[in-house]
Amino acid sequence: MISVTNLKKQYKEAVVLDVPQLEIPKSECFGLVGNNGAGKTTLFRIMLDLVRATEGTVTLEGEDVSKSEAWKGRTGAYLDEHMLLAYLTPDEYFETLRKMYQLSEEDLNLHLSKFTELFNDEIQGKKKYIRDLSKGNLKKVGIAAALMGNPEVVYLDEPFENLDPSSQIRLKKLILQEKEKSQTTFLISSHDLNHVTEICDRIVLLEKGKVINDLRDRNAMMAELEAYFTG
Ligand SMILES: Nc1ncnc2c1ncn2[C@@H]1O[C@H](COP(=O)(O)OP(=O)(O)OP(=O)(O)O)[C@@H](O)[C@H]1O
Repeated sequence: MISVTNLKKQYKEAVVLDVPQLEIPKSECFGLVGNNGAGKTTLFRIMLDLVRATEGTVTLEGEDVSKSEAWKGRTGAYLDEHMLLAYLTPDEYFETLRKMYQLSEEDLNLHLSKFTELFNDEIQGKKKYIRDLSKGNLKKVGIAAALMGNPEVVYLDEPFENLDPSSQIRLKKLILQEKEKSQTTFLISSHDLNHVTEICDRIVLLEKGKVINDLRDRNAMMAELEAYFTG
């Protein structure tokens, strides 16, 4: 379970995040939506201790993420390409992570085999550096890396952005399979209301740093979000 308590982030006078309480149970697929600048990435960055909160805490199974390191071994994330090693090829990158996570070659191959469809023969076995990949292919490498080592919790920021329609459909299938098979907790921010409502059990709507809706009824989610974004 992830718990957010009295969380605030302020840049000078501007409060960009103000979340008194948010609980994300284990194995939930949690969607986060909101207009540009609503605070989605800031929330994920604080949850991953990439940015320090001005006030408040985020805990994972009771562990304060800003005060301990153990949670990192159980967490995967892909927020943007800064998380990749651009001077490596995808194969070299996956091999580096394999060693870091102490996986066997067989484990790595088994993991990557889940991405065969998504990779569409453009990622592995090529001599292209990560820095030269298209935006969509960068995202595929990042997502495959985030899911390596069977993390309990996975954060994905805009996972569908820059993916072609076939890849978007394949990614949705993959996330649902992982959730089903491994009970992974997914936290997904997205501007794509169709995708996010299709795969998420719950959707939180952020506006100017505040949670203004917490939608759990899958049948009503889309209509509520459409009404909000149509404004
Ligand atoms: N380092 C920073 N210094 C000042 N303001 C910042 C900084 N980082 C983020 N912000 C501000 O915090 C607010 C929330 O930004 P954030 O990137 O979290 O929004 P978002 O919901 O992810 O937006 P988008 O949908 O455009 O990606 C914005 O007003 C942004 O300008």
